[in-house]
Amino acid sequence: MQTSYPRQDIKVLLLEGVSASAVEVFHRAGYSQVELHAKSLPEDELKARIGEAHIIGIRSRTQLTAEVLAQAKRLIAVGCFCIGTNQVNLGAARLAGVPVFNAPYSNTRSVAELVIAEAIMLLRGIPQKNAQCHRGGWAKSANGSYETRDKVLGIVGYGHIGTQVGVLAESLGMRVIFHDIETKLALGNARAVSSLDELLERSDVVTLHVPETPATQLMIRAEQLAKMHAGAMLINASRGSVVDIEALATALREGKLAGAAVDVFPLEPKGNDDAFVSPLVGMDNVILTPHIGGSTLEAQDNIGIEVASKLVRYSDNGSTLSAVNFPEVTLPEHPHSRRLLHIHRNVPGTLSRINELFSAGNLNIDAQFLQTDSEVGYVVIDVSADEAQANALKAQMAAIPGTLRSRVLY
Ligand SMILES: NC(=O)c1ccc[n+]([C@@H]2O[C@H](COP(=O)([O-])OP(=O)(O)OC[C@H]3O[C@@H](n4cnc5c(N)ncnc54)[C@H](O)[C@@H]3O)[C@@H](O)[C@H]2O)c1
Ligand SMILES: O=C(O)[C@H](O)COP(=O)(O)O
Repeated sequence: MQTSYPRQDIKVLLLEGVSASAVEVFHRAGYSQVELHAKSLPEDELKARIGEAHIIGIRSRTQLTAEVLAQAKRLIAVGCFCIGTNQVNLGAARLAGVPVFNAPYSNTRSVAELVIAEAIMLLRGIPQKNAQCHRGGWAKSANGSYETRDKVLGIVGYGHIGTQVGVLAESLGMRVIFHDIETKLALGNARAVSSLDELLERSDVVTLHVPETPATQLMIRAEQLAKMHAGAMLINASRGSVVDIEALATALREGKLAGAAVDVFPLEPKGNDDAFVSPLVGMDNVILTPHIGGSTLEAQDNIGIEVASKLVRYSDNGSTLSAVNFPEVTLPEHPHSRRLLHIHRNVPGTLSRINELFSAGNLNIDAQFLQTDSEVGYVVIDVSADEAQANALKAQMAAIPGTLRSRVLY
C-alpha cells in the first residue's frame, strides 16, 4: 500500500547498538533513512536528534523523559528494543500521541540461562576460587561448595523470566518458591509463598525478576537482607533500582551473604568506553556483569526483528497491537479506502464530532475502530474518499479540541 507520507522520507534513529536485524526489517519495508548508533546519546544531543526523528529505537540506557519527548515534534513511535520500558515516560509519550512498543519475551530465555549459571557458580563458590587462581593462589577445598540439588531458589517476580528460571531450576533438582504481587499459576512443583519476608527467610538463593516500579524501588534494603539466612546468595538481573547496593555491599563484606551476582546497577555507564564504578567492585564473592542478561546474539537478533516489525506495522497501517502505553487498535486493510488516524484526549463526544465531519462531507466510512484508555482515545477510520478529501478531513479532525495527533496514512 502506497503511504501518503513516503516511507523513504521517514527518519528512523536507532541507538545503543540495536541489532542489524532491525535495520534489515526497515530496509525491506522501504524505509531507507535508518541511522544506527552504537551508544546512547548525551541528553543535549538526544534532544536535538529526536526532534528530527519520526521513529526512535532505544534499549535500556536512553532516558526518554518528558523534557526529551517535548522536543520530539515529528515522532510517531518509540521502540524499546528490550523488555523494560521504565526508561520512557510512558504517560508523556501517550499524551504526545506516541505509542511505545517493546519485545516482551525475546530475551527471556537468555536472562534465565544466565541466572541458572550464576546460581550454580555461587553455590560452588566459583567466583572466589576463580579470583584466587588468577592471583596465583590454590584453594582446593569443599568448604562453602554445594550442589544445586535440593537447594531452595526464591524467585521474586514470577513473570516471564521468573517462571523460566523456575522451570530450569527444577530440572536441576532445586526447590522453587516464588513471591509475586499477582496470583500466578505455579509451574511444575514451584510453590507461592505468602510474603517477600517468607521467601527471604526460606531461600538459599534469591533471584529478582520484578520490573522497575515505585513499589520495587529499593525493595531489597538492609532490613530485607537481614531476613535472609546466613550464607544465602542474591542474584539481581532485574533493575539496579531494586536493590540498595550499599546495603548489599555491607551484607557481603560482613559475611551475612556468601555471594551475589549483579547484572544491573543504580548507575550504569553510558557506553563501553565509560568507567564502571560500584561498591561491589573488588569483591571476590560477587559476579559482576555489565547489564548483559539479555545480550545474546539470538536474543538481540529476535528483538531487532520483533520491535522493528511492530514499528513498521504501526507506521504502515496504524496498528497499535501490543503497544505498552496506548489503546490497542488494529484494522484489516480495505484496499480501496483511505485510512485516517486520530489520537485524542479521551473526552466525551470526540467520536461523534469526528463522525459529523464525515457525514457533512457525505463520505462513506468503510470501517472504523475506536479504543480508549482513561486518558487517550485512538480511532482508525477507513473511508471512501480521494486524496484531497482525505487531507481536508485530516485538517478538520486536527481542529477538534483535544486532538493529540491526526494523520492520513494512505
Ligand atoms: N538484565 C537484563 O538484561 C534484563 C533483561 C530482560 C529483562 N530485565 C528486567 O527484568 C524484568 C522482568 O522481566 P519479565 O519479562 O519477567 O517481566 P514480567 O512483567 O513478565 O514479570 C514481572 C513480574 O513481577 C511481578 N511484580 C511486579 N511488581 C512486583 C512487586 N512489587 N513484588 C513482587 N512481584 C512484582 C509482576 O506481577 C510480574 O509477574 C523487566 O521488567 C526488566 O526490568 C532485565
Ligand atoms: O529490559 C531489558 O530487556 C534488559 O534490561 C536488557 O536491556 P538492554 O537491551 O539495554 O540490554
